Amino acid sequence: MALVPVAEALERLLEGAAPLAGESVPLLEAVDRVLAEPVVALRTQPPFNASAMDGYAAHATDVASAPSRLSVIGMAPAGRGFDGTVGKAQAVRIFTGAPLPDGADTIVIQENVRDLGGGDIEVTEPTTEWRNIRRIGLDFSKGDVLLEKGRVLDPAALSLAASANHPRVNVVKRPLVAIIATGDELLPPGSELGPDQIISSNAYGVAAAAQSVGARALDLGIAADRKEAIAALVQKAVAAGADVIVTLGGASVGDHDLIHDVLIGEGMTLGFWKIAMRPGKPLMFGRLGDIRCIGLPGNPVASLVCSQLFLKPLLARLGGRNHHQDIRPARLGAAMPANDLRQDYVRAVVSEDDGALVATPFGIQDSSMLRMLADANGLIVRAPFAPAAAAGEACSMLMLR
Ligand SMILES: Nc1nc2c(c(=O)[nH]1)N[C@H]1C(S)=C(S)[C@@H](COP(=O)(O)OP(=O)(O)OC[C@H]3O[C@@H](n4cnc5c(N)ncnc54)[C@H](O)[C@@H]3O)O[C@H]1N2
Ligand code: MOO
Repeated sequence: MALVPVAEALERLLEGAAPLAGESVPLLEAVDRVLAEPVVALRTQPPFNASAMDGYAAHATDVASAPSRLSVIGMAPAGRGFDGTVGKAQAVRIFTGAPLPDGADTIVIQENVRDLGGGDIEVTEPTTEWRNIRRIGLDFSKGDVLLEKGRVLDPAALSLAASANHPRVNVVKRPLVAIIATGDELLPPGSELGPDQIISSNAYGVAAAAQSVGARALDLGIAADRKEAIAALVQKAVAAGADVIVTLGGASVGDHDLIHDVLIGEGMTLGFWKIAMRPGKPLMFGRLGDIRCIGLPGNPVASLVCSQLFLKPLLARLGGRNHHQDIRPARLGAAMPANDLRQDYVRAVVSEDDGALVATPFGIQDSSMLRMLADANGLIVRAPFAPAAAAGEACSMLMLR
């Protein structure tokens, strides 16, 4: 079977993927969630002309010049307006946030007032009409669309939704990705290892990649290299309501690479299997009903590079989020050989030199070497059949951090 080009694989994997249904959540649980519908103002803010300062509500004509003398006829703290009317040469003591009393059309700040005793004040600075007043609806009016569908709820958005009188918001469900590791040689971190065993590491990075785009990760543990053991965990993933099932390992062509047969046995329709990419050639994709299945290669670096390129965009799409890879132009810090038919993602260290990015690839690129992936801050993307390139030539970087 011909290897599927990377761009085509991504396109096929994203085909028909749309944001999941909405769910209502309380505001305190909504941070970083994605709105499934617009937030419309249920009220007008401020709902009245409000004082923006502590001072005195008065007639602008009385305080157009200074000094001027006013008699204080009442008080208006926030939450309790003055229910009379301010007449000529009168004022009402007012505090920030209180409704402007009838008759008044300006606020003199208290710093510009002298207490004359006996309920009278002297205004020491002229104050113009509508000074220090927040007009009704200054922030928003009932019925305004305040936040668009698809908006990620950050602190300002959440306070705005609250101010608009929404105790809850309707947000896109977070996609659930179930992760199944496979392999007789694997034990979880913290285990006493036998002579032929290694630690199962991939699930942790894959879960982190999923969570970084707002998805929930369910680690179903490690299945032995037996069809029934893998099938049991696939069934568990289905029962848990997974939107995406990710299997780790067992995707290649060896006698113990059982993922394809098990998933087909469970009813998966194969989308594609094996792509023109290094690392990540054995990547598999299919649909099990509404569930998308991604068979990630077992080699740790292949698992994580494929998570970056395929799993994250899929989960972002299902979660209603925008996602784009951070690809930047750079110059090679070392020569690179000609490439073969697989698009290559080469671990590299990118540094800045005189305002330009310089990407220096690591010498060994074995896809089992996690330490080098953690040390790399980007991947040099080499197109299929790219000719040999000398140090200093232009290249394309996929930034990882
Ligand atoms: N004859 C061929 N052999 C291989 C091919 C090929 O085309 N022809 N492809 C190679 C490529 S490329 C890759 S990548 C690997 C991946 O194959 P699998 O997906 O079947 O992975 P496994 O064989 O199960 O494991 C590979 C390697 O990774 C380790 N592993 C697996 N799972 C985990 C995990 N959860 N955490 C840490 N390490 C894991 C496993 O122990 C193996 O060392 O196949 C090549 N072979
Ligand atoms: O995916 Mo494999 O890592 O290309 O060696």
